[in-house]
Amino acid sequence: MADAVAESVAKLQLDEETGEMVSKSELKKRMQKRAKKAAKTAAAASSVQQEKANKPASKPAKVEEPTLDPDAMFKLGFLADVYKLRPSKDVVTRFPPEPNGYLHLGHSKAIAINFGFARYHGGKTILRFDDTNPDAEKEEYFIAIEETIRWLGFTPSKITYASDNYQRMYDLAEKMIKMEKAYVCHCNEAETKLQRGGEEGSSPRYRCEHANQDVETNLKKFRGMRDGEYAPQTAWLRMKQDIINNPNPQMWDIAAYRIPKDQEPHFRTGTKWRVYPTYDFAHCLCDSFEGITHSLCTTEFIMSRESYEWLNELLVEFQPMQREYGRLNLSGTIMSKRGLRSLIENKIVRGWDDPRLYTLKAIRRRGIPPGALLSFISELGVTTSTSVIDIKRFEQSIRRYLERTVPRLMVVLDPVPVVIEDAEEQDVDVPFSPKDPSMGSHKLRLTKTVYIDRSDFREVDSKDYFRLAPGKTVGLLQMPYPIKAVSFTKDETTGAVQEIRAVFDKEGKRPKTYIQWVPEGSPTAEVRIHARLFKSDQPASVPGGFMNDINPDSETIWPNAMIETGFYEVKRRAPWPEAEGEKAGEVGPESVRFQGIRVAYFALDSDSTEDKIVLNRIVGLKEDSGKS
Ligand SMILES: Nc1ncnc2c1ncn2[C@@H]1O[C@H](COP(=O)(O)OP(=O)(O)OP(=O)(O)O)[C@@H](O)[C@H]1O
Ligand SMILES: NC(=O)CC[C@H](N)C(=O)O
Repeated sequence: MADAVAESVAKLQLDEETGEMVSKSELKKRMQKRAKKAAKTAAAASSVQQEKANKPASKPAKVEEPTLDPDAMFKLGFLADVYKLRPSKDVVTRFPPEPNGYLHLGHSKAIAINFGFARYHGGKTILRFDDTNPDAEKEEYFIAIEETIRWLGFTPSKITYASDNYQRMYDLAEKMIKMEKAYVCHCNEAETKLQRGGEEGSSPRYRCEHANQDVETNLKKFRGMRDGEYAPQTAWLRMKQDIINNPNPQMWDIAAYRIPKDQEPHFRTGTKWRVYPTYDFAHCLCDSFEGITHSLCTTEFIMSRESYEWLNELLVEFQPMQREYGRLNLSGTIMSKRGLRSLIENKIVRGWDDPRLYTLKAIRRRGIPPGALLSFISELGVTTSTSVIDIKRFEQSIRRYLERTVPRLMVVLDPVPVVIEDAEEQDVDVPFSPKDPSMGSHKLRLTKTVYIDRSDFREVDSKDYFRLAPGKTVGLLQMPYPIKAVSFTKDETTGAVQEIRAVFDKEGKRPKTYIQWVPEGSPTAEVRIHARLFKSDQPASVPGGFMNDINPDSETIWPNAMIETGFYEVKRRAPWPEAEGEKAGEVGPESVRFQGIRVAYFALDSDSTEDKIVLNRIVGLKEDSGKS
């Protein structure tokens, strides 16, 4: 019997509009009815509109989307063209984060591009920490960044630090001075701005008198900077480029070395250095030292390409090639480090890994599989345009991935007991997936008392309602027969339904709807359902800033949810799905993922303990209406 039950249940489909599990024919009927209704509404409008309205309504409920070739972005388009420009046999790329905060969703694109490009061409990728600003860098960020890259399934061929090269870079700076291509300047910000054409950029550009200092003076001053003879920000080394004639501001005698304001000890070099190279000086040189063939970065560095090439040609032999791709931004949230920090400090969220944020730590804790993230990036493709993606599109992509890869279980958020008076207890074997037998199965005990969700029962029936109500029949997933409610009791003080009594409806017609349930004795869980943290699509543009745009209902907690014991088998067999970055032994609680039938996709939260299950909703089964 269990097989027959499983088979019939396997055929049930989710009605995305009502959240009900119904048979294929029932779903078809409903779709047709809705199509007719939509057509009628459209008919009331103009005939042109009618034609449009008919089309989407008559489409089937679900369209199977083709799986994308994960290497597509390297085979065609921008990245294929970049390779053609320099078809090296030994590709070497680098991912160069500043260790001044946690990585966010945008960085997963940079990681996928840099590591993926090298992997596709049989090369290697270096993880280089761009640690040239000790005032902002912390050890915890170095550790978290490396962990995130490994979680995404990539292995750096080497881990390097810009700071490994401080001496070498310092020596090259002296060489530059000797070549009369750098000078120590004492101008402040306002003076420098004037030299660069003033506020509007419209007055003639000029060089300050420091540019005329001789080599000896510059060397003496630069060594003085190194030896602490100058207070922070009173002297800086400038490249002698082409401030007068070159229209590119990156060539207007930009900074090569500076004395940082706070003089914080460096995480790796301590107090050894008082002067630090700028990004513009360090990045291109480190790329050359490490033999980077393709230095891939985002389009805000397009102008920097000229100074990158100018400096490398001047000072070093090996010439890497820089090319720029479009950033990935997400609308409806914020990703800037300062913004995230203020959300945490103001206790709007629990921390950097709060599942409502889009740091990669948070995305991980929320349960989004690394493979889903990479497949999302791959779907977007890579061009030179910035992609501003809506959260809904992101979630849709994650949902599609989970649909294919995680097991199914029954979860009840707000349980209410139903006593099935004529039930006999027995065990059935239930498959984890209706489509993929390789996911295996688990035992489910059919008990006399079961728990269903409070929202699946109505005290008063109505014609357009298909779940449980007095005298009404509903299917319980996996149960041999549908049940019919016969009576119910209510709590005298709260008025809430306390217990429902039912009997098997063995003679009646096949029920229109099936609902989920859990057996008596099932473990309880705290379920956290998160909705968007911000109300608008552009929180940063809201008058007064994003703090005025916080959605007060971004978290709903169901403290007494129940889950069937198959959960323990799902937990034992995690990660779901099995993926490179989550190999056994390296898995966290978030790799325990499943679909709560009719409810949502869930993952185990890191607040869970041996005695307490805490679940996060990864994404809903259908598009979020915006409500929690
Ligand atoms: N939104 C994004 N989309 C794609 N790539 C990004 C994005 N943000 C950063 N990157 C890339 O990731 C790499 C490492 O980034 P790094 O931490 O230095 O960036 P950042 O620009 O300081 O990031 P943040 O947005 O946190 O300020 C760089 O090559 C950078 O261009
Ligand atoms: N060239 C790059 O990729 C830039 C990396 C650098 N850490 C930055 O964002 O400032």
